[in-house]
Amino acid sequence: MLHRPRATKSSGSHSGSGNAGIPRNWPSGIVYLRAPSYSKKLTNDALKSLIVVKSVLPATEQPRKSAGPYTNVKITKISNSSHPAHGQHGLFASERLLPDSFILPYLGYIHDNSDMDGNSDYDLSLDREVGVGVDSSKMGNEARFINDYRGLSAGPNAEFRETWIDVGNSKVEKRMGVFVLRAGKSGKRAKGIAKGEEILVSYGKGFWNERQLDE
Ligand SMILES: C[S@@+](CC[C@H](N)C(=O)[O-])C[C@H]1O[C@@H](n2cnc3c(N)ncnc32)[C@H](O)[C@@H]1O
Repeated sequence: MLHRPRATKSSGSHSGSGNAGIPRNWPSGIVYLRAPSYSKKLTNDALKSLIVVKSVLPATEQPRKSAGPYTNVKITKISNSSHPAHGQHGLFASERLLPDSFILPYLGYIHDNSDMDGNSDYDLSLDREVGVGVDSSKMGNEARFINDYRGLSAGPNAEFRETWIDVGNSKVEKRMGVFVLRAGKSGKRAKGIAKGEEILVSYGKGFWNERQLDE
C-alpha cells in the first residue's frame, strides 16, 4: 500500500534511452536507481531483516536476478485528458506480460519511521514488522510511475508482492516487486497484461482516504 498522497513533482525529462542506461522519459530531477539506497539511520535489526544469506530462505523462495532499465515496460506521459492522472506519467507494458509474472522491483530510498517524508506520494511499505518503507519520490526506478486503477478500470492488473533479489556473494535482499495478477479461477485474467496496456495497481483505500483529509 502506498502511504500519504500529495501532488506529484518532477521537472524535465530524458527523451532518449541511450542516456547512460536511463529509461526514456525519465525526469531529470529524479535519480535513476538500479539498486535501492539504504538510509544510514536504519537499525541493525532492520538491515538484518532486509539483507540475509541466501541459505536462510525457505526452499520454496527462489531469489531472482534483476537489473534495470527494464525493457518490458515504458514510462509514458499521459496525454489523454480523460485519464485522472492527465499531464503526469504512467507505466505501460512494452510487451505482453503473463499472469503471475514478475515485472520489476519497486526501488527507492529505504528508510524507517524516524527518516520518512510524510508528504511523499511514492512511499511504499517494505517491511511492516520492522517499520521500513521504500520511497521513490527523489530516487527510484520505472515502478515509481505506476498509477492506481481508480477512475481507469474495474480493477488493478498488477500488485505489489514481497520478493528476494540475488545480489551476489550468497546474499539476497528483500524488495517489493510488481507482479501481474494471477489468472484467477475464472480465468478472467488469463491474458495477463497486453502490450501497450497501462500497468495499474491498487494503492489501497488508506492512500485515497488520506488524500481527502489533506484537501
Ligand atoms: C506513485 S505516483 C504515480 C506516478 C505519477 N503519475 C507520476 O507521474 O509521477 C502517485 C500519484 O499519481 C497520481 N495518480 C495515480 N493514480 C491515480 C488515479 N487513479 N487517479 C488520479 N491520480 C492518480 C496521483 O497524483 C498520485 O499522488
